[in-house]
Amino acid sequence: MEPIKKDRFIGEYTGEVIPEAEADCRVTNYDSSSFLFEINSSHEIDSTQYGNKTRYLNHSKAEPNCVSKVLLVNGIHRIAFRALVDIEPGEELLFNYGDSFFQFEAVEREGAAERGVIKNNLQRLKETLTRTETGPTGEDDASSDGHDERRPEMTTRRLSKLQSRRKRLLVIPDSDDEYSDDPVAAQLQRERDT
Ligand SMILES: C[S@@+](CC[C@H](N)C(=O)[O-])C[C@H]1O[C@@H](n2cnc3c(N)ncnc32)[C@H](O)[C@@H]1O
Repeated sequence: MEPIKKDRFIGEYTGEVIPEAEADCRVTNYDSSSFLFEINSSHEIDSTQYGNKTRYLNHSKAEPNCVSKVLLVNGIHRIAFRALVDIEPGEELLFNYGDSFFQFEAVEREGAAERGVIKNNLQRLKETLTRTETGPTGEDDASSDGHDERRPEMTTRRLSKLQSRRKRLLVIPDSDDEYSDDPVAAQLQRERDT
């Protein structure tokens, strides 16, 4: 084991790249753990059967030490993890799944509050779901959360869809952005070329 320096590339989230409809179908058969990671509005990466160690990265909102980033590399969306801080050998790698991930889990499971989900967040989510049930869902309103990391966020459109679905890892990148000059994208490209 070796330390990881801040900003260093950690790895790529790999797995089966499947269309959203297939993900919708699979997710109903999966148990509580979700290894689906949305890469754009039409496809997801499923690392349930095929993947690498990045599938074991757990969630932390308060103290993530790495971050996921959806990169457009030569026209293909790929997910890279990068260190947010210096990481010592033996430290658990944690990234922020996004608020919606565990909120949806909470909606599905009784007793979610006991697992640490804040009750008023749950209430807000339920209200949002009720609104999307009764009204038009509108267009995808994905936007940057103001952070440079461009951590994808749940969209209104996804909320309505997720009423019949289980949780996913982060969703909807800013798909028009090209990151080919990003050092992490360059690293991914080098890995693909070798
Ligand atoms: C991508 S998997 C992460 C690896 C998983 N913990 C495992 O051992 O296979 C995502 C699942 O891990 C669990 N998980 C991740 N972070 C968690 C956390 N902070 N608290 C509780 N469960 C968590 C949830 O069950 C979630 O669906």
